[in-house]
Amino acid sequence: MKQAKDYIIFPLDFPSEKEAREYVSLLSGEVGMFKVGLELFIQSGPEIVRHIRDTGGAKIFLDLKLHDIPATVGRAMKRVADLGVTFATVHCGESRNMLEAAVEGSGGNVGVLGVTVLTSVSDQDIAQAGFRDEFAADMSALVMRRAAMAKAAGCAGVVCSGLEVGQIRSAFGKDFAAITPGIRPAWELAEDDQKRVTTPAQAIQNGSDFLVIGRPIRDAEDPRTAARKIAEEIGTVI
Ligand SMILES: O=c1ccn([C@@H]2O[C@H](COP(=O)(O)O)[C@@H](O)[C@H]2O)c(=O)[nH]1
Repeated sequence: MKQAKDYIIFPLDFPSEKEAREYVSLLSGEVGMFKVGLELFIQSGPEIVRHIRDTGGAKIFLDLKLHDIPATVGRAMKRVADLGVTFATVHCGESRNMLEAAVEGSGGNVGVLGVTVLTSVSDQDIAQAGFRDEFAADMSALVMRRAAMAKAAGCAGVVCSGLEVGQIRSAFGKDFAAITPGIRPAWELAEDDQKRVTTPAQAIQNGSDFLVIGRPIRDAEDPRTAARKIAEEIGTVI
């Protein structure tokens, strides 16, 4: 049965493999999955993925947010599939073909997640980027359009904010995963680059399957205690 801690994905946003390994060993019993993103993958490459996989068998989310022509994305996803990760990301972008190529490249061995609209993007950013009409007035319309594209392409789910996850859940059902970054506990509401944020409890109540929570844990005085406090909050709503 899924426990409260299993909802937490901790991003290993570190500049060195040494620090990443330290946090893997510190938080292995406190979170459900580790996320490897661009910073660490550029520094350490697939080695860190193998390390996490082989020490304690923790699940891995490889968050490289691929975005390229379909042939290139499909080929890259084949290499990702060799790494034995649970989830990997591709931007939904503008083309369903790219998402289909990612799913095909995964060979069914990786859950391909479409990134709808980054949680650091605000309504104002969308308007400034030239989106008009329904998208500029309502970010969730763009998130839903992209989620529908990901679903049609055969993706396992999407990355979206906790504010849109209820709509995703209603439209696509419980078998389409919704992973939500932009999580800020009420006790850690520092202003930063995240624009569409929810608390852990709000995101779970809205229907999130997993919460990506980085800085509130990483930068806490005691990261393990912070992770436990978040798991406790999740435990009150599951
Ligand atoms: O829309 C997105 C997609 C990915 N992320 C990633 O999640 C973490 C969030 O870290 P915090 O420190 O909790 O802000 C980070 O690795 C991002 O690359 C996202 O934030 N939003």
